[in-house]
Amino acid sequence: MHKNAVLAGPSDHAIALMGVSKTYGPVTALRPTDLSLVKGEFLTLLGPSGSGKTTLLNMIAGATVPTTGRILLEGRDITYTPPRERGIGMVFQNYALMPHMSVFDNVAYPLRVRRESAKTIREKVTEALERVGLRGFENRKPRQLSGGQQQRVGIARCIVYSPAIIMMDEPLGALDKNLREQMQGEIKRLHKDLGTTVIYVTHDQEEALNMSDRISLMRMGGIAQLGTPDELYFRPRSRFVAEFIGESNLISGRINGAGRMMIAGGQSIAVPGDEPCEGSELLVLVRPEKIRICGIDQPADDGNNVLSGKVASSSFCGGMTRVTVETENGLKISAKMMSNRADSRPEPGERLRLCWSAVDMVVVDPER
Ligand SMILES: Nc1ncnc2c1ncn2[C@@H]1O[C@H](COP(=O)(O)OP(=O)(O)OP(=O)(O)O)[C@@H](O)[C@H]1O
Repeated sequence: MHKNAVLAGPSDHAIALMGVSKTYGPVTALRPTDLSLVKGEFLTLLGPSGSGKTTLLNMIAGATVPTTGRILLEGRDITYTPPRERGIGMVFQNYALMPHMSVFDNVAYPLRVRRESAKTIREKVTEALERVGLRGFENRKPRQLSGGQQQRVGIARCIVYSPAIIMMDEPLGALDKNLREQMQGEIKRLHKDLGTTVIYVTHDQEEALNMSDRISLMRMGGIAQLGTPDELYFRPRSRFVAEFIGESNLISGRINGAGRMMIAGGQSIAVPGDEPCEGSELLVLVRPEKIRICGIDQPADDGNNVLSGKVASSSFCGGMTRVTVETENGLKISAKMMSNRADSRPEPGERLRLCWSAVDMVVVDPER
């Protein structure tokens, strides 16, 4: 949790949604949802297209009226409060800057709407531009700025009036990878300095893992799992979460009398947890980086699960190489290893053994 986050009673939540839902005729955009953020928290809404992220964001912003439920902002019911009176700042993917206005006037706009004095406007705009590293750009027009600079103006225009909550809807979606990563760092630093509560929407799981205190992973109009990046990555509850976040090997099987899981081709592996019930069907996850690759003649290391097979593919990804091994029974399992030079990387067709420990596996729900 971010150091600025304050854990307190329900009325001290920055925002609390209670049973909030949205339907459009027969379409359910969001099922009844409870969600609360503590002050200073950075929460990311992550999920595939159509999972309900924008609907949720728009209801908090006031652009969409919920079908059921209540929304509290610092304990105050804002379910039907007009957007302007909510004190929530928005940053959009397309920047939404006014093209004919200078950088200064774009950033000053929310203060002018609030009828602040000329002196206050000058001071606050200067401070906001300073925070986003754009002092000296006051007189430029948006078209004279790069994409990253335009988004900094969008952020400055949002932070200039110190909103209680900042919502960012795919703010880095239009930027290339390097700039995206740089801006992620800048937004994180800004969040740390300002201590404002942030709700961030992205499709990008790496961005969500890197930036968030907690992630709400959305699926089909509901929350599939809400937790810290570590919880979602290392303890996914379901097949959907395991597959959406990171790379995964999912292995299914049935528990035998010795408490081991029988998998394809009559082989058995040790599973996590205490004495799973004989006969129960399980789906387990093991992340590729938890699997070690050993030569076929090498003694197995400390892993208590060992499967052998042939290399089906080997992809060099720079620092890491992904090796997919197919066992005799057609099970495909990927391992990630630190890269070696080309002449000592595993080659397709080579026989290898994969070893991993039962404690690195997680039982997941196959249905959700
Ligand atoms: N005005 C509307 N009328 C009917 N259905 C809608 C309306 N707005 C959204 N929906 C439906 O609600 C569901 C959730 O949409 P939403 O825009 O919240 O998804 P999203 O997760 O933000 O998707 P994306 O990542 O593509 O923006 C979708 O099935 C969508 O088609």
